[in-house]
Formats: sequence, structure tokens, C-alpha cells
Amino acid sequence: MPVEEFVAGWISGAVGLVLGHPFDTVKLLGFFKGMSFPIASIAVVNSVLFGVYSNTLLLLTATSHQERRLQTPSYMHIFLAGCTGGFLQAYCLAPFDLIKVRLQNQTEPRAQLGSPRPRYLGPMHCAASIFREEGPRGLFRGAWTLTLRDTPTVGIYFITYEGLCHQYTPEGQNPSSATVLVAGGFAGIASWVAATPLDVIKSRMQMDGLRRKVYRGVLDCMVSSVRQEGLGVFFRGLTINSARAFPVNAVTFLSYEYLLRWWG
Ligand SMILES: CN(C)C(=N)NCCC[C@H](N)C(=O)O
Repeated sequence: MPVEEFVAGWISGAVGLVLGHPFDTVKLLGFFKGMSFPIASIAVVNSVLFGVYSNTLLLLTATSHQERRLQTPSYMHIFLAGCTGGFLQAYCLAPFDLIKVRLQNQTEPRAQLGSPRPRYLGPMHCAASIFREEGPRGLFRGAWTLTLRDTPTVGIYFITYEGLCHQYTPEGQNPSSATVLVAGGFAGIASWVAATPLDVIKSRMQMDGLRRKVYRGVLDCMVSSVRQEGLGVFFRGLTINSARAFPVNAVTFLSYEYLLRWWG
């Protein structure tokens, strides 16, 4: 099994993360300032995503990353490989994402003299508290919704990327840097537009059970969210998700492509 794709995915995930960090900090109201936790989590998850995608495509089409430029795989194969990558990355992402959402929604300010002690003091403390209070399965709260969110949307991510690269690259050549940047950026936006409705529901499921259980399941969460807030609830965060998605995924794909060309 070729491992370069896992390593390239790891490094490119970390590069994309550095660019996306200001957006995440805005989303997290300045709370989530440290870089070590996001680097550890996003880089691992991105490595799984790109490694599984590329190796599944290799299994389905018997072509390596370089050979695929000469002989473009069918969109069905690209979609299936993307969905497989999305499905597996969702399970790796689940505990990290849960911690991020719990810290993000924490209303108490950071520990300050005289102010009430926040429930979670940081990512490690948050993980340990969830493990203690909700059991090991608690760390995977919302994982099912995350899988529903990521399986098809990662398929869309890779179809958009490969489709745009194919469209703007002469037959048999590698896409130019400009093409990779634009295709990667739009792949990020397309996947986040498709993912935002379930992203909203996923975050609610991850917060559920913290004080008391509100929803009976994903469907119940969807129905009661729409009843209370209207259909607009599904588009919460769409603008910031898309604004973040373009630069993050543009540089993620650029560094991924260049690392593989450099090693290949
Ligand atoms: C849930 N969605 C939209 C995805 N998983 N998309 C594919 C990768 C996105 C990239 N790691 C990012 O953080 O933008």
C-alpha cells in the first residue's frame, strides 16, 4: 500500500490548517487559540482522507497518482474512492471534532481570577472529562451524523477537484499551480455547501446530553430545529465555512500535489 499519499495528506493538512486558523479562531470567539491540538487532529484526519482516497482509487482502477494524469479515472470511481475516504476520516475526526465543538460552545470565559471556573480547561481536560462523565462512547457522540455529513461530501470534494483539473489541463500533463489552487478552492467550497446542513445538526447532536438529553436522534434533531428556527437553520455558518474553505483547500491540494510530484 503506497504510504506517500498518507504523508502528503498529513503535511498538506497541516499547511491548510495554518491558513484556516484565523477563520477557526473567529468561529471559536478567540477561545481556541493554541495550534497544537488542531495540528495534531487535522493533520491525522487529512492523512487518512488523502491516503484512503488514493489507495481506494488504486484498488478500483489499478493506476497510481501519476498514471491517473494520463488515464483519468471515471467520475464514479473518483466518487466512490472519495466516499470511502470520507467515511473513514469521519471516525478518526469524531473525538477531535467533539472536543472542538464542546470548547466552542463553552459560554464561561477562560479561567480568570474571580470568574466562574470554565467546565473544560483545554482540549486534554475536555477529552478526559467526557471520558469520565459520558464513558468512552461519549467521545464518539455525533460520529454517526459526522459520517452522514462526510461520506457523500468528500465524494463531491474529489469529483469537483479532479473534474476542474481535467477540464483546464491539456491531456497527459500535470495541472498548473493556478489550476490546482482554483480547483482545490472550489472543491472545498462545493463540499462545504453540501455539508453545512448536516454540520449544523452534527454540532447540536454533539452538545446534546451535556446537561440533559433533548433529541431522540438525528431526524428528531432536524425536525425540531426546523420547527423552531425555520429552514434557514440549515445554512448557519455557510458564509464563514465557504470563506475558509477556499484558501484552506487551495493550499492543501497545492502542497499535496507538489509533495507527490517531488517524491514521485
Ligand atoms: C465536511 N467536508 C466538507 C469535508 N470533509 N470536506 C473535505 C475536506 C475539507 C477540508 N479538510 C476542510 O477542512 O475544509
